[in-house]
Amino acid sequence: MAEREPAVLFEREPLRFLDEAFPAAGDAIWLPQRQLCLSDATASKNVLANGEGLYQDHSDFFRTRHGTFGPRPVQVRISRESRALLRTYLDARKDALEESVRRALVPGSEWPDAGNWLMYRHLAAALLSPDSPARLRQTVDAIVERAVLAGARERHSFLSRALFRFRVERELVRAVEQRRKRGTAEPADLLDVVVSAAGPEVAAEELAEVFLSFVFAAAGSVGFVLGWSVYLLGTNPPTDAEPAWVVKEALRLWPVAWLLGSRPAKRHEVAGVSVTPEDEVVVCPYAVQRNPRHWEDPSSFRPERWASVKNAQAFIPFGWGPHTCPAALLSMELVEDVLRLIVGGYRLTVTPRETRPHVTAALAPPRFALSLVSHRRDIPSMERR
Ligand code: HEM
Repeated sequence: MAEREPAVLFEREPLRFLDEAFPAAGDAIWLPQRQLCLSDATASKNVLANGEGLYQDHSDFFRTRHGTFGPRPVQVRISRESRALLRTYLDARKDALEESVRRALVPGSEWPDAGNWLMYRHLAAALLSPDSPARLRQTVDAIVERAVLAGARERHSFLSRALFRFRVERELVRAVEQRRKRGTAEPADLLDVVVSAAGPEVAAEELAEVFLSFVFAAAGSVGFVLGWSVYLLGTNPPTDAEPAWVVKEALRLWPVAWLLGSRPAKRHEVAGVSVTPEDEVVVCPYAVQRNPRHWEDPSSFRPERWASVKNAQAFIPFGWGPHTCPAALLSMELVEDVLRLIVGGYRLTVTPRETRPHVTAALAPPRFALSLVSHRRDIPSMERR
């Protein structure tokens, strides 16, 4: 058999490439385009913590087409205020979650899209308060449909995507300008959080992109974690594991944010390899969380392992250090609450439609259909008839 070209294999099947390359290579492997990819937990956390200032400050969340949105105190303010707003919002809507779940679980629902829509619809009024213009809310619905759902981008031509991007930017910039004019005492939604944190010198285009990061996080990241949790429950032997363990095990095996890149500020060594400012050092939560030096039986779905793991040292699905996701805890709790409602009420059957995950900037589960047989007489089953 001809030898495979690593660059080609990584681009075609990145996860398979990592699964095959790491056992032979140790803690670090070079990817195409001068990216050094890490699977060691300590080295990875050192990079993300950046305690010695060996890397340029980075944040995937605040990266926009215009560069990194900043300065850092504004990022920090947005992170804190967004977490506080979401916490208050979710607490106030705790009782509405059951209805959101029931609405999403139509018979034979198609996933992971159903999980994205469930999370998006439950969080939509935190992204944009209900008194926002209908047209703006429809634009954000269209963003989820055309840019967040797994495989969404491939369903549209290059030209159609470019036109859509143009329309979205125009609509969001107009919304930012309107909010600026109106002014906000207390943020009513995440758009207010973004607009009120930055001064008038910051371009509306940049604020629009930061707001988009919230749409991707709420509908995409949270929805995919739910999708993975349901998929893993439905494709493994039945388990009595706590929903919290299932969510953590899903995040361990399939971290939605699977590559976190940092640019070295100067030449130094990481995991025994010399890197320069021309390289990129990429922390790979997927590889760290499947590293057999850190985890027993790392590729198996074993949610019960979390009964005894108290402070996992090699668990970084929300990053590490100063840029750790501010919504980590509340996102996990939200997915747990949804799972509890699904598993508590129904026996679930997953019918896979595909065998491979969707690997882009986010890691999404393969498509599957979900059938639910009710445990209770008063709740109808959700099977396709
Ligand atoms: C399960 C869902 C989520 C996952 C897996 C996730 C993952 C991450 C990761 C890995 C980072 C660090 C990125 C880096 O180091 O460059 C991050 C940062 C961030 N996330 Fe999340 N996230 C999720 C949900 C959310 C939600 C719902 C929000 C909305 C409040 C949010 C807001 C942020 C913000 C503001 C940052 C930037 C923090 C900073 O740079 O200081 N995330 N997220």
